[in-house]
Amino acid sequence: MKIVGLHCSSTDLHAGQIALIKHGSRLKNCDLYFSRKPCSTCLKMIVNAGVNRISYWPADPEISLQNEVSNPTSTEDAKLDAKAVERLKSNSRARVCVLLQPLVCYMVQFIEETSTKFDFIQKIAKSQPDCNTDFYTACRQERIKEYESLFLISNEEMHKQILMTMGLENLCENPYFSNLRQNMKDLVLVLASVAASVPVYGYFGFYKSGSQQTNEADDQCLPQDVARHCMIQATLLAYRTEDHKTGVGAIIWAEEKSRGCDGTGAMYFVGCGYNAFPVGSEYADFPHMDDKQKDREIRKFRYIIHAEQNALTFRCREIKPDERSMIFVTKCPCDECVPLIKGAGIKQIYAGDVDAGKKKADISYMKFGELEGVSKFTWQLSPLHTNALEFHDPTARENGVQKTKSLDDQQHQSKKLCLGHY
Ligand SMILES: Nc1ccn([C@H]2C[C@H](O)[C@@H](COP(=O)(O)OP(=O)(O)OP(=O)(O)O)O2)c(=O)n1
Repeated sequence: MKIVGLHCSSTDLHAGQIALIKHGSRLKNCDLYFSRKPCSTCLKMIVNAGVNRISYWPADPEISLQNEVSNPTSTEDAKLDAKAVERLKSNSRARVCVLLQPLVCYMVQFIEETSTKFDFIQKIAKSQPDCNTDFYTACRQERIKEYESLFLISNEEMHKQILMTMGLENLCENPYFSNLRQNMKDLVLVLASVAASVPVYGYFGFYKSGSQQTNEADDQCLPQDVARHCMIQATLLAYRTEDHKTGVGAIIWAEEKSRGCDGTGAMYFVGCGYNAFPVGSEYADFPHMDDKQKDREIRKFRYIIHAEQNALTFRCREIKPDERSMIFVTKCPCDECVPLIKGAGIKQIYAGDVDAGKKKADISYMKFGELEGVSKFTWQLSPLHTNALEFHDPTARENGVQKTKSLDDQQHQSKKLCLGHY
């Protein structure tokens, strides 16, 4: 499986339309994942492109349908659209479905336990000797609240009504209804726990590391919320690792010269990966031991493909020399990967640096510090605030500068559904 794009709706277009514009008939046989059931305008084009499966989150109907829920006598158009969606669904070879399999039972606990091991939490904990990782629990609670209000519908009756408008009557009866809600809650919990591992905390963020010279444009750090968002994507990937001990995720994005039609602005997805044994290998094909094992022959290091290596290998777009491309890695790039990242023409690295400068028997992290020609942004306390540990309202700032919302953002925001108040 390979991810070929990540898109979101813009002021003019729905996410499905953007996916079509960006990939055209390359969408053939692809699986598409939507945060809400697509409308007929998107669906007809996607079906026409020959996609394999369309999965959607069962809580967020189209805006027109949502109006219908609160005002059943409303628009004829909404009803027509819902019918058209059903017709397109039944007449196409693509499966249109709610994809929400139950998570394996230890998943939530596993993620909670391992999230604190990522560099981002470790770095904060180390910077404040009296502080334990309890701040992680607080950050996680905050994310849970935020994500619950974004993705869940607290009122069961309202949820049932929404499911009915979406044509999912069969999920309104118990035990299907309560199972569905439980599965949705579990997934939200997992997402919140992962997101909290790159926390909004004080003045911690991604800031330039070292005094290396690169060109001015490449030295510009992304806004902190964007950088954190991309790192959370990388962290999600890290949980897919095949290395029992250390999961690492990497994701590559690039920026076009001008703003595109995508809700991601000029940013576009290039590739992603996590550390794993070569594609196609079976569980016991390769050794899994680490440096502590005396016999070097049975250690994992010569076999495992690093997160960055997989992201580079399975990228779906070229890395263009005249564009600002950036890789987000949950751990410091090692000596094997640093020359690969530079050689591929990537302009910026966002990473943790807890292991930077470490030399182990089979893997070392010595080259990252000396790397020239690629801008490095590592997770640290803002240099502007190193001496002043102020922890009030960090979200209102990016790179220490007060953030203002663009008009476009405000308009787009008002287009988004907010079901949290139900
Ligand atoms: N930027 C990086 C760094 C590492 N890895 C992967 C390769 C190995 O699967 C694992 C190695 O991680 P560690 O250096 O932490 O080694 P250990 O897993 O042995 O842990 P430690 O030595 O910290 O006990 O991470 C990766 O994909 N990308």
